[in-house]
Amino acid sequence: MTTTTASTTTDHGGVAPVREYSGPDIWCEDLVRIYSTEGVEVQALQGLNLVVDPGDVVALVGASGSGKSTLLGILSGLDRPTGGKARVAGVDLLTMNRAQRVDYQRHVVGFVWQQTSRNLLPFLTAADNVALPMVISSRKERGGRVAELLDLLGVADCADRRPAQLSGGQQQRVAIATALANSPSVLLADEPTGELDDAASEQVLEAMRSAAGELGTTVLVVTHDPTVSDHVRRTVQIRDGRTSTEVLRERVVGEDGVERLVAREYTVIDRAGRIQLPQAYVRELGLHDRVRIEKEPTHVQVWPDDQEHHLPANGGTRPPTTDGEEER
Ligand SMILES: Nc1ncnc2c1ncn2[C@@H]1O[C@H](COP(=O)(O)OP(=O)(O)OP(=O)(O)O)[C@@H](O)[C@H]1O
Repeated sequence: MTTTTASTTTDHGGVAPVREYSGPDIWCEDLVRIYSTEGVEVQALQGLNLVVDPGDVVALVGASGSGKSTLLGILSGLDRPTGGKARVAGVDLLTMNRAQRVDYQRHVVGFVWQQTSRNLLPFLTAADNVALPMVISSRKERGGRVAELLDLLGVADCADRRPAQLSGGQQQRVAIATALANSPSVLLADEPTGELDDAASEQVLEAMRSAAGELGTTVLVVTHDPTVSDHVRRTVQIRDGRTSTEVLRERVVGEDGVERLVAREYTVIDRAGRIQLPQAYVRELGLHDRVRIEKEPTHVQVWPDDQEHHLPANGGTRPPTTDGEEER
């Protein structure tokens, strides 16, 4: 197992994780998690695939019960998958022993929870909360790092206050600083703005994005908050325990020389070639039971089963019937 315990100084002066492995920071393949309670089985993850590259900031969205928290529980090392493969920063989550798990949670991943009270110790000041993970890891030169992180999250003026003396947004920003204290490769956040109003959510998300960018930390944030999407390059939708669609945002300069933010939606395709069509398309086109597909030079068309009345507007060929013969 490879762990990340070293660190390096960034331009900003902050300490960034040193990656002693190559490849993605989060890698899940066919991940399955089945809960069994009183003889009833719930398949919370049903063959989930996810790859997140180092330094990427990704929002994970999805309906209640779709499996978001289950995935985060596994990635944080608190829970074990029933099947499949999962690696974070090169660490195999399925083969970790107890000691390795403790090391993993101290150095490889940092977490921020929704409940502000769960993230910070109430009797310590903000500065002491941020210092605590470094004390536990016997890390030296803590003072400078604490000040740097609080500054990076925009809460330097809160250093000497206890959590009860901070607003909810300030508490979450101190919580992010605490989660980043030991220079984890990956920051996991479960609904970090769930208890905040819009303005505070905005500030927390922006602070998290910029701090992670400065430090080179990979971020996976689970959220119901639609404004989160404005702060991340990539949004992954999870449906029925699988990643289904993704939205990628990038800045593109148009022919008029004006820079625009372009969002493109993608559907995830797994190794077996399976895709999940967006529910709105399925509904609107009345797709059910089976569909016909037709390969074009650059793309694939999907047709409802009954195509008699829906020949392509461009006069293209009718898709083949299921036995491969052209209809006359
Ligand atoms: N400990 C558990 N025991 C049994 N079933 C569970 C357990 N934890 C989660 N589940 C079930 O697994 C499925 C996925 O739950 P999960 O909490 O991961 O969803 P979620 O997307 O995070 O939902 P929410 O947005 O409401 O937090 C649900 O059907 C849930 O009822």
